[in-house]
Amino acid sequence: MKASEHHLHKTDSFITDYLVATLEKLFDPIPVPIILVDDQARIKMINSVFASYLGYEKEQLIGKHVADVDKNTRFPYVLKSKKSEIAWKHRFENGHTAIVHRIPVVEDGDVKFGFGMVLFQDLEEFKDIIKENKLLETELIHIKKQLKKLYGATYSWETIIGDSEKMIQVKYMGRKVAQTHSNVLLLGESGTGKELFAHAIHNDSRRTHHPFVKVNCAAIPSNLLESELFGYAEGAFTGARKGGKIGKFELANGGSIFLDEIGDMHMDMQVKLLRVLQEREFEKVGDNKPITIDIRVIAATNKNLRELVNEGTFREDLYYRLNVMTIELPPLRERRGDIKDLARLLVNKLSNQLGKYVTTISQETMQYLKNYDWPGNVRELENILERAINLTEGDTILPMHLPSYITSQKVRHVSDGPIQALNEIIEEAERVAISRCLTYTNGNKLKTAKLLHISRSSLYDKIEKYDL
Ligand SMILES: Nc1ncnc2c1ncn2[C@@H]1O[C@H](COP(=O)(O)OP(=O)(O)OP(=O)(O)O)[C@@H](O)[C@H]1O
Repeated sequence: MKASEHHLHKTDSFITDYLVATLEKLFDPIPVPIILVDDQARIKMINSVFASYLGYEKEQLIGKHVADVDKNTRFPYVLKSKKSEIAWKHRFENGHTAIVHRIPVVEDGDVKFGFGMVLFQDLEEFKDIIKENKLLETELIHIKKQLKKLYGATYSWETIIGDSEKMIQVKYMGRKVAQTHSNVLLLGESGTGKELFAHAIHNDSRRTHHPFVKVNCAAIPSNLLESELFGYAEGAFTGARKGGKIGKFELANGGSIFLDEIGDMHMDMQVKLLRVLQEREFEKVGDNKPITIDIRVIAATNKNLRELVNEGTFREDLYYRLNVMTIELPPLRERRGDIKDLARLLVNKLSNQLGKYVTTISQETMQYLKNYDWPGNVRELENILERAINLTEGDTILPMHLPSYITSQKVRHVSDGPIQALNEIIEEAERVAISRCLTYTNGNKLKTAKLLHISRSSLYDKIEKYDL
């Protein structure tokens, strides 16, 4: 047995006079109300702030039972239950309402003493703090969202919809590429999700906590693109901002820069971009101090860069610099299996945004959507659905809510397109024929099978095969 324990047992009291004197010295100057009671809930120590809060001199309180000072006290109960009460609201007998802690100190199963403190002496003070905290929290969330919008990547692999084989393959490539340090080139028709991929690659890379900055090379006039990308020094040209301007490359330092529509970049700028890619440094317009950056370039275009190189409008050296890790996003008509999920999720998202309660796409409507060729890809699908949601009166999108060029589609003449393998032509014709018939019979499979002169089981196989 240690000497101190021996001393405690000998005096038969855990809170010795010596301890009380020491604690009093310690707690009295602290401007937070603190109290110590013995195992019988008699006050052993109370600091001056607490005593005056209760309306007494502290000498008047020592030795008194807590219930004689404040009849609302829960200390006797806490000592009995041996359970702490943390941040409880308490109304003192004198009318003060506060937030308090009541803590029984237990050793070897026995309560030795009770410790109490008043956290907020008046509830309004507590409410104000909570309110302020809540406000700060909301403000923080808002600012974080704005920041993410400005310099962040908002999409990840999970938000990119598509389970078709083609999408699984490109997402797999995207994940792999994200882990490397290389620049990335995203190819694909307009609206296939190149920007989404750029976001997801950045988010999934080690640069995720650094900025993601987007530049649309086609939207900025070529004479302004240089200062947009590299920034300019003070006095670089007439009308230049005081203090100069920071460029997108510098803003994205440590992170990724997404150069959209790279195929539209002017030849002069292509040379400058090539230098940044090779040397990782550049100068601001009107300044000759080199700025070194650590950045990953994710470039995208819906143009055929190889063709542009052949035509002489895109530099071959830049093309090879960019074309290291290339991902080609498939058009929607080559992954019709994704249309159903995409349409459903987009309707969900859009009806929330538009404040409309549209939840369903009728089977017939879905057939039309699956049958259409979508030259504008997912962006076109999104626009068509937004239009349909606005036109819908009830909760279901019907064929009448689609533009007529979608509902009046004719079977495409395969001879119109490029030469294809015969089995592909036959499959396409079969898919379109079944889809049209399902639309005609309003999804009735028995009728469809009869009209097409095939067995029901064969129809089911083909519906599954073509994901109709
Ligand atoms: N797989 C997908 N899942 C969910 N939404 C998608 C998907 N692909 C595209 N979208 C949506 O379609 C729209 C167009 O996508 P995005 O801007 O990424 O296409 P893009 O290929 O960059 O087009 P552009 O070449 O015209 O710039 C966006 O609103 C995007 O949210």
